[in-house]
Amino acid sequence: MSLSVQDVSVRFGGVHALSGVSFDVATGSTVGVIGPNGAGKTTLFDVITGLRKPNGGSVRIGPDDVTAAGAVKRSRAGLARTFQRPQVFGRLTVLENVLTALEWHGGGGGLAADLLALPTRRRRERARRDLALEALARCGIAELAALYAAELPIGRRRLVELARAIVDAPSVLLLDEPTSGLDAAQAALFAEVLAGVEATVLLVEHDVSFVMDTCDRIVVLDLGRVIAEGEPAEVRDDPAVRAAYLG
Ligand SMILES: Nc1ncnc2c1ncn2[C@@H]1O[C@H](COP(=O)(O)OP(=O)(O)OP(=O)(O)O)[C@@H](O)[C@H]1O
Repeated sequence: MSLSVQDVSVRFGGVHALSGVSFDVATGSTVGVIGPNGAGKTTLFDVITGLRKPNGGSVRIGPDDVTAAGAVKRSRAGLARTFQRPQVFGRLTVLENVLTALEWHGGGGGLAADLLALPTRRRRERARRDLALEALARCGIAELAALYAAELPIGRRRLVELARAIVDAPSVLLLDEPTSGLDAAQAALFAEVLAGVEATVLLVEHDVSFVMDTCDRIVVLDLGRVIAEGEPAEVRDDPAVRAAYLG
């Protein structure tokens, strides 16, 4: 499913945090949003996740206009996200963390089945567990399934969060500063795992070289406007981008 941002504007009093921002993320592609401090990256992310209503413009997931939709509706439309500081449940195991993302599917059969542990429920439980284990395997952390998430270093916690985000096969995955707090080796491992993710991906990131290496296309924001968009090499050689970064 594609993600489309059309003419989005956000004002904070007199500050134009975003002005007429438009771009598309084609189905299955990975797009990175970069820009200097204050460019509007966080505000854009908040608009796409539904934390902030824009003053104008729209956000679409495939054919669905989700501009006015809350987080639950967006998630039903196939949107999943990760956070700048990985949000994992420290007192749950890695496997349990991923299972929580499938809770809303329910065990099947309702309360009576819960009480009686009917075969359908057991079958569904097994299916959910298999899905969770498969997501862990795709993130290269299957061997950590039984560990408590609190015991893990940040690079691993981020992979647990990624597994939770992809377990329900989202059509659009949003990553908020995925390399934040990671060292070079952890970031490289994350990039490797991300390359195997099938969803349409939009990531907002400070680390320009990570974005250059992992994204098919890059959107550059400066002072709330898109100043460049294109493939990594085009963007890298763009004089406006150099000027924005060099100030
Ligand atoms: N809640 C707010 N109230 C007032 N102004 C805000 C608010 N949030 C953001 N801004 C302003 O909007 C502009 C864009 O900020 P935003 O945080 O989206 O940029 P950013 O690219 O994420 O920056 P950074 O890289 O520093 O995180 C900035 O001028 C910022 O000061």
